[in-house]
Amino acid sequence: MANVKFDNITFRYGTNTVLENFSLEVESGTIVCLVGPSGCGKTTLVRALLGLNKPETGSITVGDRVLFDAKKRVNVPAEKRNIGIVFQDYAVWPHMTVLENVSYPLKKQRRPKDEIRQRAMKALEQVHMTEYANHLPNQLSGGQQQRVAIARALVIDSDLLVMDEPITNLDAKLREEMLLEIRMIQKRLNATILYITHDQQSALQLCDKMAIMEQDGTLCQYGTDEEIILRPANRFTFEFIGVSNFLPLEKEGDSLFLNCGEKIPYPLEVPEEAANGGYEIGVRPNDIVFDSQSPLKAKVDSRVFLGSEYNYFLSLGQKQIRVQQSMLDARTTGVANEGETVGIRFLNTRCYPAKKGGASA
Ligand SMILES: Nc1ncnc2c1ncn2[C@@H]1O[C@H](COP(=O)(O)OP(=O)(O)OP(=O)(O)O)[C@@H](O)[C@H]1O
Repeated sequence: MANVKFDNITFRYGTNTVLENFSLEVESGTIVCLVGPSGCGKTTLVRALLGLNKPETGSITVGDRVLFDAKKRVNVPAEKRNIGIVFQDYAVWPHMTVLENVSYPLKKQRRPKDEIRQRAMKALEQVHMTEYANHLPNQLSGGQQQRVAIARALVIDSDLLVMDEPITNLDAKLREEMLLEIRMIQKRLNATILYITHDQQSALQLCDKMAIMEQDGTLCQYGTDEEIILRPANRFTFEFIGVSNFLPLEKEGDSLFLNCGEKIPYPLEVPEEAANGGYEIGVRPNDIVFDSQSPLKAKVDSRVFLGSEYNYFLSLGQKQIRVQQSMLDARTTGVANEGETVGIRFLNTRCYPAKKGGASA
């Protein structure tokens, strides 16, 4: 399959600028999740890729095919773009057999009967579903239905698969199953998949890389999930991906303190720019560890066992913070009990200028 390149795309609905000089390249044979809050412009970008809307500026190429180029006045019609789509509201049709479902796009193209059957069977083979060719969708598991939807997207020999929130309406177990299915098919076919979601958890499970869009339609970070979690480009990424605690950092005299309803001396070094306060300390729940030697003390409000970790709410002064403790840590340092006062230590802290209106936990 092919790589995808968006170059300097600008798109407006009337006076509402949704995308401005947006650029992104998806490497061939990878799954890239485009993640961002509702309304940031994900669907608008995908519609431009599919040829369903026309940007004002920029170009879109898939492999060596230019699908759109504003300057050169290239705009390949949607039906000729050769992009397979799996949408949330584009599920398999219940009244058609698996083979009929997969054959449908070719029937619409009025291909000869023999060719349709042969290509549909090949697409079913690619997703390991040939033996179900004559089944109806309600005789299949959710994961198998998803494979049929993917086969239907593959049957047109697509250069690229676009999946727009394909699993949003499903229950948690089925979602997990489908993400595995998608990953396995992608690996087997070395497919290029652009996967659109506002669910950062599925993005983390699925992708090779994530493209994080901010509310205003800008691309704020593009990288592997590890890069994004461990080295977030800015506060937006830090806050949007994963769970975070924020604590206001202020200065009085020569000392820095956390303003948590009461002034709690801050024991760690801070970057130079934060040395005068007016910042917030960001720390992930799994980067807070129990340490009886630490001068930072908090009270345990609640503890919940989640199967593979403990989840705590602690009061640090008047502020509630969240802490996650792995089973390994629980075995080595022991669990903390409700009502107990514990020492806590922050690892991997970040400092961001305080938001107007104060910090959030
Ligand atoms: N047909 C339209 N006419 C006018 N404005 C629109 C239209 N479609 C979307 N918008 C606006 O464009 C912006 C981007 O919308 P878009 O659907 O691309 O966001 P999204 O990131 O896909 O959101 P979601 O995750 O909720 O699907 C929003 O402000 C939206 O209100």
